[in-house]
Amino acid sequence: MTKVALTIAGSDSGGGAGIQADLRTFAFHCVHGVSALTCVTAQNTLGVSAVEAISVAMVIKQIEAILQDFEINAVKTGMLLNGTIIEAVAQQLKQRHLSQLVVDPVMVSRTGAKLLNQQAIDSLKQLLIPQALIVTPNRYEAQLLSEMEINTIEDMKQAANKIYHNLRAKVVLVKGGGMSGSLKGVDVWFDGNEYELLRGTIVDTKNTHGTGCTLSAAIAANLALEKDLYSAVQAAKNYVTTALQHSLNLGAGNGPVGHFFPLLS
Ligand SMILES: Nc1ncnc2c1ncn2[C@@H]1O[C@H](COP(=O)(O)OP(=O)(O)OP(=O)(O)O)[C@@H](O)[C@H]1O
Ligand SMILES: Cc1ncc(CO)c(N)n1
Repeated sequence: MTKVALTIAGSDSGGGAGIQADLRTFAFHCVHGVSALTCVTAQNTLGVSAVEAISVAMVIKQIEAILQDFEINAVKTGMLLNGTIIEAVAQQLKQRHLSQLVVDPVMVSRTGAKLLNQQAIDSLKQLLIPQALIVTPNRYEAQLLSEMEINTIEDMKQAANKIYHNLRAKVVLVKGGGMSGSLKGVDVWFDGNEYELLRGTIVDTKNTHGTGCTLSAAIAANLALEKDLYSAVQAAKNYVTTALQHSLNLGAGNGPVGHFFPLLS
């Protein structure tokens, strides 16, 4: 039986991140992707030049239409833009008991651009992250969520511990794409008992746009395929590393990671 994964996220007009990356990642896992769009960004490899929200009523309608008709095997959330949308999404997910939930707390891009307004951060912390099976902040998001600076692996572990205890996600994965030197690409997993370091091969490329979306979508796809959470994260990490190794040198800025590798050999 074909598995179905839902992404609740924003559109990236440049096609590297957001809903475009999520649907592409689902497809390359042979998982059918369904989507609820939260906002539209005018964006390319150089950055985001404009953002417009989808109305909350329309976000809810999309989720309702999907849930009325499909059995959903896993869900990921990405860019949610504002507190009203976050509240509506959190309420929908809670009502429907969608527990295979990956929350990518998109707040700050790796280039430092703010992707979520301040008021929304509280809703994300209070309403959405506590429902997550796993939350996947990047370095800057982890700093915001843990209220501490992150420069070392020990800091990543401490931040994961704080986020776990304060926000009650079942697993916290602090991503290392924003770290420097040999720490780039090392992710820290904390499940309340154990810390695990996921060390990918460091890929020397500027074309890293969409790594975070691709990782969380690949975790959701692997959960939909009935992998346990740790195996899903390991498989997703391998997928992102390979996508970085095949990243596309498009645009003048940070080009997108490449998903076509299964078709290239
Ligand atoms: N140059 C790299 N080499 C190897 N792995 C990397 C590299 N850059 C990022 N990663 C990995 O990509 C995944 C996404 O992490 P990252 O910190 O880049 O997320 P993000 O900032 O949310 O991404 P985005 O750029 O989409 O906002 C993590 O597993 C991270 O370790
Ligand atoms: C739409 C969208 N979602 C997520 C990100 C984070 O990479 C982005 N740049 N754009």
